[in-house]
Amino acid sequence: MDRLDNALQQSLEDIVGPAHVHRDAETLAHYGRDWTRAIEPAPVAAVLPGSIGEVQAIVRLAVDTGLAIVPSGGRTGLSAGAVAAQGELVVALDRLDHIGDFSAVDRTVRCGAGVVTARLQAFAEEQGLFYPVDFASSGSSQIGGNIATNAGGIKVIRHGMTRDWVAGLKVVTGTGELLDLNRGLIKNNAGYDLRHLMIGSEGTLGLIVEATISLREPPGDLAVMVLGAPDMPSIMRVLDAFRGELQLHAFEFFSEDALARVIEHQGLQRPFETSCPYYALLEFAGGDDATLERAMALFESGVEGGWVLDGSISQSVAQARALWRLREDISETISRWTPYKNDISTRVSDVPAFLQEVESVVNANYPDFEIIWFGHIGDGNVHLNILKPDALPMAEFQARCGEVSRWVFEIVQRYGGSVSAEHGVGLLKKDYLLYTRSAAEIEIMRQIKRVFDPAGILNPGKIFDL
Ligand SMILES: O=C(O)CC[C@@H](O)C(=O)O
Ligand SMILES: [Zn+2]
Repeated sequence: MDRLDNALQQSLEDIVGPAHVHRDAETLAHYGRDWTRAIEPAPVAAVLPGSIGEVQAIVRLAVDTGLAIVPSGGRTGLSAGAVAAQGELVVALDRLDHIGDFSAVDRTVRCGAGVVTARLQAFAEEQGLFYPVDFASSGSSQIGGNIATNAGGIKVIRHGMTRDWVAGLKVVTGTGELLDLNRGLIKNNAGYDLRHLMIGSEGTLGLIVEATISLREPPGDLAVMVLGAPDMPSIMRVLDAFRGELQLHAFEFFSEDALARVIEHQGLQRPFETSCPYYALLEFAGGDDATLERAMALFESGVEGGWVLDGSISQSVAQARALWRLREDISETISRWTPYKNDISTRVSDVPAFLQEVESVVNANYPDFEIIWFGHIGDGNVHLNILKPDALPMAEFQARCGEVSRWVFEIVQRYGGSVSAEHGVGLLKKDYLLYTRSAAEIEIMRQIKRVFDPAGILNPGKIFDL
């Protein structure tokens, strides 16, 4: 459907009010896409419900009229999970942005789906607590979207993924029914945990409308170190050495090419003079002298052993932030080259061999492309980005990258890794799902989808085709 007929528009306006039904091109372009830029948005309309009841009414209307829905949060996703390219109705949860019902005893807070991650983090801090899931897009990503994609980020090595912090979930299914899942319980073995089925389902099983989020005590002082290394095995050696002696809160890596782009385009300082092929960014607990001495001793033994070339450690919160920007600003910095993205993972123990294979395939096949490596290496998750040369037409670039993608995914498959470590499948990865999930698994997923969304109206075509 490329036009919303008058009756349907009227019904939507009756549900959410005329001010919250949008049809103009600019608003549709805004709500119709996420951070993937490869697919043009073409939603039929965007609606912003103001209550859970309104979400239910929209879903029921969609069932009656056969209108497909794309649920929409902060739209910071990178797999086109929130792209409406087929005349769908975008249901943006921005207005469900209530936060409250804080329980100091349970250490939980109730959030509407539209609460922005940074606001939840600030709320937790005001209570003397901490919400530990963090990523570069915290300022615009929303809790509902984080849950729908089981967002990971930069603290997974210490605090896990979004899944680990969802104590309760309210979801509107594809029939318009409201499920109130787990209700903040710690222990609840009474049957299947549907909450976890919803987490990471990318809007294909239900619209997440509210969540009860667990908080924890603040981490205390953290120090940040950036170390330069001669090769990837040395980065893994750093991980091994530091993990054994310090409590790591983050272990990230990036290549010299990634650092060079960030420094050039964000106007940042190099962490130290020596230019190194790879860098590790470590964050660890403890600003006390004993911990810092231990870190320095590890650094020195790395230099003696040749697996560390140089390093820098934060002496203040401001310095720690500056070091973090070297890593956190990479994705945004390189977005201007419309990069081809891979978000792949394997078990941490397999990382050195896995990376060596991926690297040799990529180097052999992309000799003329600039490759930017970075990611959450402590979680076995690398982001492989390839920058489009300015002169190369987009279609040709995508075709060439798509070809090599298959070779990369064959390696992923051999290692039992994942073709999408944290960005989800959306539209971009669905052709590759079979490299990481068996045909039997995908068939079970299809059957589950039919149970929660019998009319097939929820984010159709995302993850797999029915
Ligand atoms: O742009 C990317 O490839 C990764 C984005 C994000 O997951 C990150 O780790 O910065
Ligand atoms: Zn990432």
